[in-house]
Amino acid sequence: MVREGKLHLLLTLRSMQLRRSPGQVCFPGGKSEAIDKDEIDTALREAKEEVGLQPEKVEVICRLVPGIDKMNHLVTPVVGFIEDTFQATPNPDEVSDVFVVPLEYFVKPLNYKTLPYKTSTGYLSRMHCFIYDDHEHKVSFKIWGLTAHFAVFLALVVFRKRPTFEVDYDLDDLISSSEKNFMNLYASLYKRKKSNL
Ligand SMILES: CCCCCCCC(=O)SCCNC(=O)CCNC(=O)[C@H](O)C(C)(C)COP(=O)(O)OP(=O)(O)OC[C@H]1O[C@@H](n2cnc3c(N)ncnc32)[C@H](O)[C@@H]1OP(=O)(O)O
Repeated sequence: MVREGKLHLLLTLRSMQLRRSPGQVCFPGGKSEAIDKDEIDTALREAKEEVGLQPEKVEVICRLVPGIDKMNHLVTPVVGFIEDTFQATPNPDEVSDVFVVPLEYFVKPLNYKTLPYKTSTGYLSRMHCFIYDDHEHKVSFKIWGLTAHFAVFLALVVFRKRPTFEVDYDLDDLISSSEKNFMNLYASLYKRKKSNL
């Protein structure tokens, strides 16, 4: 959404009651169901369930290169515009808070660190970790892991400028290098699956 002339990302804080990743920050989303035509359908259905966003209020822009979560689920980000008048109605079973962060924060953060990330198959990568202080609501959010991975990639695609921290992409060839990273990660998981058969 555009707020005060700047692009912002809408994020959620997962409920502490959830079995997976309680209390972590993520985008509205979830597992696909048989009724979903594609990933866009899944994203819109989940956003409605989790934060009360009506699908017709979303202008879908694109899908991004998928990521893989720590349970080895394939996660496809769907990017869409929403109006800044949107008032979230969080489903308390799944979401304990909804907040927005300027997209630019994911290339020019005030509080950032990088952590090494090694998958169960030994694939080595880096994990971004941002602390975002929401001064208006006097609360801080830790945005890391897969969520941060997607937010950084989108910010790089949109702003096309060098971030203030290291990234695993060729900035002159962002899309190809992100596809290459994904394929390497995917291949490392697939190899292990095959050897376990
Ligand atoms: C290099 C990049 C670094 C990558 C680091 C990876 C490690 C980390 O992310 S560290 C943690 C920081 N936290 C995050 O970033 C949050 C990441 N998680 C998410 O975004 C969400 O959990 C997300 C989108 C994957 C799934 O959403 P969620 O709301 O959990 O989905 P939901 O529909 O409720 O899931 C229901 C079930 O389906 C499963 N499921 C969810 N997505 C999938 C999928 N794509 N395929 C198969 N199963 C799935 C869930 O595990 C859950 O299973 P169970 O009921 O057994 O617990």
